[in-house]
Amino acid sequence: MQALLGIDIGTSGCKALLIGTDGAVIAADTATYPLSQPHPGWTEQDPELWVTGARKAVAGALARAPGVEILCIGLSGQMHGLTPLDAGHRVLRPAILWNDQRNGPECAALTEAMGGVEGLLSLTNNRMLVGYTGGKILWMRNHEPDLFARMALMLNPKDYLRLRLTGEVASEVSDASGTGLFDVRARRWATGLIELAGIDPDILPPVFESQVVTGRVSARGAALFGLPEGVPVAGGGGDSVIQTIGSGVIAPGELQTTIGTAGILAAALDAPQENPDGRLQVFCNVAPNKWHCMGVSLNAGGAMSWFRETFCRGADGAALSFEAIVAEAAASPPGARGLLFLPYLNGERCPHPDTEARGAFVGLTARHGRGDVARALMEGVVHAFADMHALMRPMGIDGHIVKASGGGARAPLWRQMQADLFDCDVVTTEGAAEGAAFGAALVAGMAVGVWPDAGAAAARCRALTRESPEPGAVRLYARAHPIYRSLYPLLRDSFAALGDPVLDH
Ligand SMILES: Nc1ncnc2c1ncn2[C@@H]1O[C@H](COP(=O)(O)OP(=O)(O)O)[C@@H](O)[C@H]1O
Ligand SMILES: O=C(CO)[C@@H](O)[C@H](O)COP(=O)(O)O
Repeated sequence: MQALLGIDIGTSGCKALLIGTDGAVIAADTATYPLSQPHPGWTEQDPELWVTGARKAVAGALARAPGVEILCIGLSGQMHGLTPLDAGHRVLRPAILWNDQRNGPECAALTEAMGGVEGLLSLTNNRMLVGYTGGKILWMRNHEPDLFARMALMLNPKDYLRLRLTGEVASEVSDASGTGLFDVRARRWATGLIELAGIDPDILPPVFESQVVTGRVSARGAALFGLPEGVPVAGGGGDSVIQTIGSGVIAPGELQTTIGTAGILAAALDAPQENPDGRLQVFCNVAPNKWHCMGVSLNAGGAMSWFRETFCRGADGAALSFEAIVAEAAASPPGARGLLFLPYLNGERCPHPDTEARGAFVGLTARHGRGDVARALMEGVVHAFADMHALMRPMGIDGHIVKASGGGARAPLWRQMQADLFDCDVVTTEGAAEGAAFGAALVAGMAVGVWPDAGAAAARCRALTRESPEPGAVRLYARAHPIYRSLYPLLRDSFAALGDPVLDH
């Protein structure tokens, strides 16, 4: 049987997914790996974890699909991560990830040097948000000058996997957008900005459109990953962009959400719409001549995982399953008995670009139990989606339907909350829980002509589940959401004050 392979280097693990030329899922597997936090606000991963994770996940998927002929491989991965390499392509330090908060001062200095946010928006249609790769490069220059002097190349996570798989140095337009150094309107490096920032353009990889074949599995890659030598590898895309096509969203009029480690609200654009103040991200889409708008909240599934590991252990010390926690949450009524959660556990990006923001449960009473707290946590993630949606609406970005993806889309309760807060149907498509890997497999199919264009590829996404709004919950959330939105402005200064090292050490 002929198949397309999507490999996604997620934050919590690597997913490998095989689909047929009809778009149906043949097999999938996941291999998890940890994230390290060597200092408060820092998040890092050893790129070798991605390679080991990909080896395991690919082997697992292939074992479930004996005899498949892989026509093409598509790559996806967590965006923005800085993987610095020396001239021999050796990794210089652990990768600095998308949710790392260390480079606020570098982003602020660059923004000032560019004449403020407007200056950056004019060059790239994005501001230099703390998560983006550009600020991480400048942090290395300021804080690790010896390593920085040896940096000959920087790659985002999926492009590091490409290097190990094919030996080729390449990126594509969606991940390049997430460096903050890319002219998203013209789909090429923003050379003026790169020069003004004092970054050597030679450390940046060549950039292709996402559906272009950038190389083939090398003999070394074949031995390492257990894949046939010579299979073409497509550009692919950053996870938060490629999972949009992976849910079948390629044209304006539909919204897409992802509950992975991060929480993403996204839409496809027909043009590089102006990005009013850069709190949203307007990036190149994986489809040629299409763009992508998204808001990214840093803690969605990540908040759920934190809650599970910290507060949900059984008598044997083992963490409860996500299903068990969601069942407890489902026993609490919508609104969690007047309890709200701000999910800013590791700072926030959108709609509040604030490295000092902190999480908060507001409205706790002695009546609340763990199920109420779990429900409030899940609702907080969805309130954050609606908060980002408020930034998109004035840009004319809206939808009559939400397509949900990511690990959190496995939970019917989390989908129902979205239906009730957005007051529209929420659909999941086949492969939604591995949406980025599915999108990568679709793009691989575009690369070798299985589908003539992105529209035909997106049409392969088949709806599996549908949740419709429940009027009582819609009314309740319509009352609760303005209270949620009022809390961050009230607490912002307190969050910053609590970061005082005398208090938090
Ligand atoms: N059955 C489930 N119910 C609720 N949440 C889940 C479930 N399974 C996974 N998750 C959530 O999904 C997250 C992982 O999603 P995933 O899309 O794999 O993330 P990433 O791409 O960041 O690695 C976990 O952090 C967890 O919170
Ligand atoms: O920062 C972003 C996108 O701008 C994140 O979405 C990362 O790309 C990580 O994604 P997940 O691992 O949570 O899927």
